[in-house]
Amino acid sequence: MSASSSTAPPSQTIVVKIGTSSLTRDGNQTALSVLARLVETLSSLQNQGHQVILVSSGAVGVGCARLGLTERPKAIEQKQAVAAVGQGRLMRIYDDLFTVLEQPIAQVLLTRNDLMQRSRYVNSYRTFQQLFKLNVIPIVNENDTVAVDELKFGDNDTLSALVASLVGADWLFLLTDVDRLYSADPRANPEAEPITWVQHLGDLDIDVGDRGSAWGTGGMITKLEAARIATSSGIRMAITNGQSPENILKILAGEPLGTQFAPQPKPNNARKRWIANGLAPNGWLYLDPGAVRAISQDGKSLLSAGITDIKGQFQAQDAVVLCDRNGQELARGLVNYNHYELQQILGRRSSEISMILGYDGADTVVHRDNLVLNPDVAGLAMKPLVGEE
Ligand SMILES: Nc1ncnc2c1ncn2[C@@H]1O[C@H](COP(=O)(O)OP(=O)(O)O)[C@@H](O)[C@H]1O
Ligand SMILES: N[C@@H](CCC(=O)OP(=O)(O)O)C(=O)O
Repeated sequence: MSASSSTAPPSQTIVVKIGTSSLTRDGNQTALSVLARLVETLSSLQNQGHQVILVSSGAVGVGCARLGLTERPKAIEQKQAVAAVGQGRLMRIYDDLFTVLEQPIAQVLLTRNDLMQRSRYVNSYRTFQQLFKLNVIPIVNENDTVAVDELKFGDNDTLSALVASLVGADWLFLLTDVDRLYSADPRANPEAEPITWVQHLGDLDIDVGDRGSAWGTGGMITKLEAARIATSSGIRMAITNGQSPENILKILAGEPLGTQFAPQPKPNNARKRWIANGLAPNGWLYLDPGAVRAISQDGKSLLSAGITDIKGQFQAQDAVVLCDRNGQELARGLVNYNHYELQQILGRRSSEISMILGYDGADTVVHRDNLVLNPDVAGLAMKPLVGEE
């Protein structure tokens, strides 16, 4: 090979999320050596020319340590107050460690609303791009202190996948307190089988229990939801042990460590990724087989004639989920009618709409430009659809 044909890997965008269970020991002592190795790993990725984002939990855990609380608070206002104590201390630890390596960092605190509103979403995207240009590593957390229940990500696994989708990342790494995904919770079931590669989320048949460790939020359920968001945005994902952050470098070099998830074909533009993942759906539209075929095979828009039922309360331009008759999720999109209007025109031809409503409306209920097909229909079905019997 000639000297000019470089074998250096091209610059990639890499999002790394670390959970409370890896950042703290017994929930309240900061795991300094883990943090130091994480900081070294991320700085070395940055020095190799990659664009790096860290999504770090730990505000509540570090806040508890500072206040001498031995249990994670349950009441929302207590959690918000404790997070306000912990977030500053967490950033101080990161800044001290990154400063040793002369790596500048930034704090980015987000709420769900920031990614739901298109203008804020685009602004967040621009801020990340500027930070990359300045060679800064952004450190992201949920803005716990202000997030109200209905506008919470709730867990940083989902947040990290949405951030990865926002910036069009190549990789999402979830660092946690187990070395990989198993067929069942390895703490409860020592016979659980390790899983190293997931080609299609829908093929997974595993037991994830209903919670994580005492200090974590969401356990494996939210990590699989993150995998759904990330892989459907064309991002490759890995779950690996937070005790060995340097495994990130080995995985990037091709070692089969942790559990790795294959990326699916990604929506071809950022706006479609926003429709698929940034928005929280307010409605569910149930389609007849003809409409299912039209949107999933023929690339057509959704017309009122193909809708058999609707659920939820939504306004025009809200995000809705398109399902088949069994509630299987097929696509997400922006709807052109509110739920009251749609209730009157469902099952009817487009040419009848103006007569029924008394005014001219759009010919389509969801235009194909505002519709994103689910690349792994079976995978999405893991998440129960709100509003379904
Ligand atoms: N099938 C499974 N495979 C691996 N871990 C599982 C599984 N089901 C549940 N878990 C639990 O998920 C926990 C990790 O989730 P969590 O505590 O929320 O971590 P983090 O703080 O890193 O987000 C593990 O400690 C493990 O007990
Ligand atoms: N925003 C919260 C983290 C919530 C969360 O998802 O925690 P974890 O399951 O430990 O990643 C905090 O900083 O404590």
